[in-house]
Amino acid sequence: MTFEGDAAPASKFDSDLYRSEPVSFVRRGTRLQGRRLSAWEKYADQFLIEVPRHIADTSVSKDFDFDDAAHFGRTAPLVIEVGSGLGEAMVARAAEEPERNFLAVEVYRPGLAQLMLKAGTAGLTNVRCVQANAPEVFDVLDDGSVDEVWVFFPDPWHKARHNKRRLVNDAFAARVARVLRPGGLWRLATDWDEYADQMLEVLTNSPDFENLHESWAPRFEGRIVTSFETKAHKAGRTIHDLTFRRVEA
Ligand SMILES: C[S@@+](CC[C@H](N)C(=O)[O-])C[C@H]1O[C@@H](n2cnc3c(N)ncnc32)[C@H](O)[C@@H]1O
Repeated sequence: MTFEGDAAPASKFDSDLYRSEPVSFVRRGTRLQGRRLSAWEKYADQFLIEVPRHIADTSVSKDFDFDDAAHFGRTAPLVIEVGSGLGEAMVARAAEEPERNFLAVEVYRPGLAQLMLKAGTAGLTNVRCVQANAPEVFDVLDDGSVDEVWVFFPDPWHKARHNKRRLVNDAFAARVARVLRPGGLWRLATDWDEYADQMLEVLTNSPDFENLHESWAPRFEGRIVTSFETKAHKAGRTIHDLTFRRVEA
């Protein structure tokens, strides 16, 4: 999986549609082939949560009632990973923590197919995924209904004119704050120094969060080395982790 930080939005359709709030992703290939196509056909009923759309195929209708007990078939602490990529981190952690529910939010269809293939092969029952724009998913979650949120290696949008497309900003922090239970954790990681600074600033300035560390967090042991991180290491980039806790309202 590659990401070109210089890439412009894939289509005028996307940028028109989300004019009021730029989306943090580019539309990449949605076609499934081979093992990923078979995985989708085999596992979508088990793992994929279908959501009603309002306009685009990555949107979520505002009146959708996300009922995690119904989707997972049980009530358990919920971990959400935004931009789960190929699902490496989520599947690994879900296997180690069967007592928690794990929801992957990702727009990249082949990535979700790969996640379902891994989760299905491992026989996991505590994983679900949704193909949708993360801020819109957060908007249909109940207040305080989430135990932990992960954002690992969000698209960097490193050109100044694209910075506004970054996922982690004040508006997204407010969304995370609303859905996280008091004491719940928001874990982040990035290989882009300047985005790391932005994350630290956004969360430090938010009255809803407190940093568990002086500034950068030690590497989260649940964050396994993904293929994406391996590329960052090869390119000589430093990885910054952050862990913030939702304070009592
Ligand atoms: C650079 S990749 C990192 C993937 C993975 N977290 C990892 O560490 O390997 C960022 C991912 O975030 C997804 N993404 C970006 N913005 C998103 C959004 N608003 N909603 C859902 N997924 C998003 C992209 O499709 C992409 O797969």
